[in-house]
Amino acid sequence: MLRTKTPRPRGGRSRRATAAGKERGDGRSPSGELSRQLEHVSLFSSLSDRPRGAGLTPFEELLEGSCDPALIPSPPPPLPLPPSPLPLPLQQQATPMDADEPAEKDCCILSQDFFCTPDYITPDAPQLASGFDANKENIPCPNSPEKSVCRSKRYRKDCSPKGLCSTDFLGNQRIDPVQLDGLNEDDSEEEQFKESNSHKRGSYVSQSAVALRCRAMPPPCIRNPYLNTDPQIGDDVFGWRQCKSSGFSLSVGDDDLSRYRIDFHEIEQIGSGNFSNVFKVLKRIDGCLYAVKRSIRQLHNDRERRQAVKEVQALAALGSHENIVGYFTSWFENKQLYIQMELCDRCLSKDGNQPLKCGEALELLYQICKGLDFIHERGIAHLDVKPDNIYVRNGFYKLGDFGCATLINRTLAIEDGDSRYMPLEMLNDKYEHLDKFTSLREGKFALLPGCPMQFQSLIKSMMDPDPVRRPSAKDILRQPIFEKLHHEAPAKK
Ligand SMILES: Nc1ncnc2c1ncn2[C@@H]1O[C@H](COP(=O)(O)OP(=O)(O)OP(=O)(O)O)[C@@H](O)[C@H]1O
Ligand SMILES: [Mg+2]
Repeated sequence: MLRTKTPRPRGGRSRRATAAGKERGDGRSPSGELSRQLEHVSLFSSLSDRPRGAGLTPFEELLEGSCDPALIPSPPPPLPLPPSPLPLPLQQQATPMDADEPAEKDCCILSQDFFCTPDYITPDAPQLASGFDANKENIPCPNSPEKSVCRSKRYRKDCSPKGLCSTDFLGNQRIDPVQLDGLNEDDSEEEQFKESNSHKRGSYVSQSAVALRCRAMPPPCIRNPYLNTDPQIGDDVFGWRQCKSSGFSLSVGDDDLSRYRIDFHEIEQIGSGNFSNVFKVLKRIDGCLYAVKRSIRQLHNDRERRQAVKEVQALAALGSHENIVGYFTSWFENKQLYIQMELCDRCLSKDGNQPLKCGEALELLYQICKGLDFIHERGIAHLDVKPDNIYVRNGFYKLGDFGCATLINRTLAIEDGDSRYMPLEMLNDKYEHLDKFTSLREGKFALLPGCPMQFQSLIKSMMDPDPVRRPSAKDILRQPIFEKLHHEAPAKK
């Protein structure tokens, strides 16, 4: 998800300003100043392309030493160059900006990006060209971005055709290979954009061109199926009609544009599931620890992305509850979904081999039922309750992993959760009781030593093969056994 920023109109150093620079400036207005600067810059390449003496302008003649300098308005001061952290070879590429240096044809083509203001081109990635090392917290302040003076979009000969400089941490923009095959109806807008560009520019298109285009055309909003959308918000806002792509494609995609790397310092991997790896991270801007969950597989088409994003839509629609893992934000990057969440201490399945004591088990059941009741009240069913998906933090048990969440009214597709914990009727595709606790389906379990019979029978009833008799989370919360837990009141209706 890109934070879009509307490009400034004329006068700002945006792409439009670059285009304006192609017009002849008179040197009196700011745009005239810029135009002259641009002419000054681009002259070298045009000079080197043209036969000598063929219709030179006075300015060109001045450079050639054959024109009266008095006829030429004094050149504007050179553009201030930011100090560049780039290693020598890249700085050398920047020398065409210096009129004292001989201009080499191959070094003269400056990317238009050079003329864009940093805040236009890199609001998400201020370190784009700063020689950024992902593993060190050496990122400059977002307000003081540094830009490379030369970012060629040309194919780099020193890259192997396959590698294509997958990530160039030296400051050059990445040049992405365009997938020419494998595009289909579902393929994203970004992929289609790349494809259309490939016809114009050979087989490669700059990532920043995609990013800029995406910023110029904000993505459509995505309707959250778990929420009742305000009827005042028209269908057109959600882009279903005019745009077959959902907008999920508008994502940063490379390490040099990595929101994950820029915003977070990864500390360690703390978990993994069938679909995701989870990392403990430090958020650079606020210094707090979070969990970031990243899908293992790349999600190549819109259908896969829509499916994956349902997890965050459910979390976002639910809002905050002490027994549900906190959700902060999410985005797509490199075709993977990232979810920033509250960091928990551990999950229940990693609680060591010590069986829970009876009081702890009661507390766990009570808290998870509170979380479940909260989500059921909002019309959502979790469908994957199991020890792996119950986390512990500061004495609170929290339900996480909403990857299988669906709507109780069955208007959304149902993805079965872990079959070890699914009730029999769901394995038989019967989904009438989605708000019932799904658990071990045999209904047989060993007695819990030291636990009151009341508790044992409650657990047994939760595993009743008949979903009608099986209690819901709300039913469980009403059980008198929980009154002994010193909770002020059972969960509110
Ligand atoms: N917020 C969190 N805080 C701490 N650990 C977490 C957090 N979220 C996930 N984990 C750890 O990462 C593991 C995998 O996370 P999660 O279950 O969300 O991934 P998944 O691929 O969707 O799993 P599944 O195979 O159950 O579908 C969890 O079992 C847990 O150990
Ligand atoms: Mg899980």
